[in-house]
Amino acid sequence: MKLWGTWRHTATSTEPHQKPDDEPDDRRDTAPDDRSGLETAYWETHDEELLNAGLAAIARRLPFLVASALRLAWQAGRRDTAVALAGNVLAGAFTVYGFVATSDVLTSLFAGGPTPGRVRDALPSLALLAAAATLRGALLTAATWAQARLKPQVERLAETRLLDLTTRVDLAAFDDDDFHNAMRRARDSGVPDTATVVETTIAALTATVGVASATAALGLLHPLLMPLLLLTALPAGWAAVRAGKLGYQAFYRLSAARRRKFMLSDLMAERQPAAEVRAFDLRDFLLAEYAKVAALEQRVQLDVARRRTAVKAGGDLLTGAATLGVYAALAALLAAGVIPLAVAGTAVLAIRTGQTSLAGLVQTLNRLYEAGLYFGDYLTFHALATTRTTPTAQAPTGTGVTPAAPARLARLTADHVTFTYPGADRPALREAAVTVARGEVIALVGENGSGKTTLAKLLAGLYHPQSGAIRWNGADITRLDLRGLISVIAQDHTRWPLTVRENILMGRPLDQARLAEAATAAGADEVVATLTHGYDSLLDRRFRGGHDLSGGQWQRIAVARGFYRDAELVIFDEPTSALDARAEHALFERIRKHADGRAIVLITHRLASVRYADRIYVLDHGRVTEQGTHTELMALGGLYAELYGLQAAAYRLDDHADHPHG
Ligand SMILES: Nc1ncnc2c1ncn2[C@@H]1O[C@H](COP(=O)(O)OP(=O)(O)OP(=O)(O)O)[C@@H](O)[C@H]1O
Repeated sequence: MKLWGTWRHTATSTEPHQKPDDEPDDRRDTAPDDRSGLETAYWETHDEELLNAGLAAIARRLPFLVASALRLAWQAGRRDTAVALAGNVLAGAFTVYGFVATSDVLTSLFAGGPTPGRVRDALPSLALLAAAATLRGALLTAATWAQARLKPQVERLAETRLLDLTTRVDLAAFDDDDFHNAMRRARDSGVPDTATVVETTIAALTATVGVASATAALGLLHPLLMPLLLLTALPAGWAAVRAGKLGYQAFYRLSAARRRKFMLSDLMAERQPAAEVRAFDLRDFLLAEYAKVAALEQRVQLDVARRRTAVKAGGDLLTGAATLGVYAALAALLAAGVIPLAVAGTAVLAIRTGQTSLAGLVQTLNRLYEAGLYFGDYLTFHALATTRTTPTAQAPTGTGVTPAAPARLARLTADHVTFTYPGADRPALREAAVTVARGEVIALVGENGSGKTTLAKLLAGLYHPQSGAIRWNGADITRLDLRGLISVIAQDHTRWPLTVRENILMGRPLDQARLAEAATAAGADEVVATLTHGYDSLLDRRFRGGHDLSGGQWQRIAVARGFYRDAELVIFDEPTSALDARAEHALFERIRKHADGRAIVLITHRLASVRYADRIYVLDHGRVTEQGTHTELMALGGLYAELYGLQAAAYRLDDHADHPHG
């Protein structure tokens, strides 16, 4: 359920104001807030149902979280996990022994007879007490050292697993807001808190052992003292859990706002948008937008701080009262002669130790609970991302699914594919059918937004159709492992902040002859010749000695990247949009030659360049409305003929303007 005006009234409260289902939407336009009537921004909304369900589920999932954390720790470092756990537990055993020995010492000291004799009698117990304390100290040191070693190992494993998933999920996941929020939470807090969960799980076990030792010691002294000690833990425990929950709720509610804040801060601090920020004088606008999100974040955080302080104060007050009760009970037992003075003395020690351990336990449980909420996000993202990986992409990491190795491409077919982007209300492609055979060049043409890039991404297996299929020699590509067999030169190709060579190789092994061939085919060799360090030039101005290229130069590098891969299917999505006329002409020639032994899909608005394609498919509002050779389509007199005529006319007009008498 999306919320309406989530923080509209948050000057005093973070309680969400929910829009009743029957309330007309126009209330949005009349709401009196500091954004003067703007409707609630997307970054202010969140899924309240999910939040509450998540919290309840997480509270129940604490044992599961602990088990997951310990499993992760075990996988990250077996020896360190074992030493940390065993060291803490054994140290606890020595604590109990210490109490028993203390009681013996006190009993000897409080016994009748001359003092030197009493001290002599107490000596063996004192020696044992000292030995127990030394051993306990040694064990704790070993455990602490192991824990410290474990932390970076766990962090590394958690982050590696996260990045393994973010690079493996379906491309469509990146169009999904919920996925982004889940990923942001997992990256921001999930990963760092994974180590905290492991650390606090061990600390909680240690504190539990400490409390159990003190409780056991008290139980040995007198059974009544045991429940009294536990009573003092309740208020602090309640306060800790409540405070943790408040903090997490705020974090959850702010996850979309934080993403917007990071995005705005990048726009103001990164190099790429810096020119437009200045050219369009965007400074005030961006700062104002940033201020809105930052104000919301601050408001929510201050509110949480206030509520957490109140909860903690209440918890402290109740703990004080409970402690008073415990000492009163102890005094009553002593006065009634139920317990002797020596036992009462040890009991005071055990109560104090028990309380310290209890306070530690409550504190660690609180941290565990709180970190567990964020770690829960990490696990949730893990589960979510795993469901969003394609069968092909999942295969390498032990899912048991082994995709078939495909035969050499004879024919690639889009078999009546329909595709709707996540969250979109209408399909970007409807029943689209195209075919490209080895040795052929096909062209996809059509107006802006007609679905050409979407179809290309489906052909490359980057998106999967909701109906229909992409077939490689007749087999559905979702069952094939096509890695390395398809090359895509994307319209919005990435300007990788790497060297020229790395930009072209893209992780492939170096083959000098092929590199030179690919660079020449794309015209990138001319770009390299202008750079001082040639192929070793770093294409990132943010680092010393880094270069930047012009749009057309970048495009040549991107095209060379496509040529370098020995792919069977090559998709060029507007490869010449930034090229000058000479480079464009040369590139189309090379693309035609490159089709030898390969299948080529070419998307372009330069219709003069697709005249020689083996087949041209015309897309219109997601449908393939025309197909055929240039001559056939011109004869058809449809959309293609119209668009071609318009472009040709534009050139003729220019011709006339330039040469009125020519
Ligand atoms: N990631 C996305 N999420 C939602 N809708 C999208 C996404 N990408 C594209 N669209 C929509 O899908 C439709 C087809 O877009 P597509 O990029 O395939 O068009 P195109 O023919 O390549 O256009 P152009 O000639 O401008 O490059 C458009 O309506 C576009 O707005």
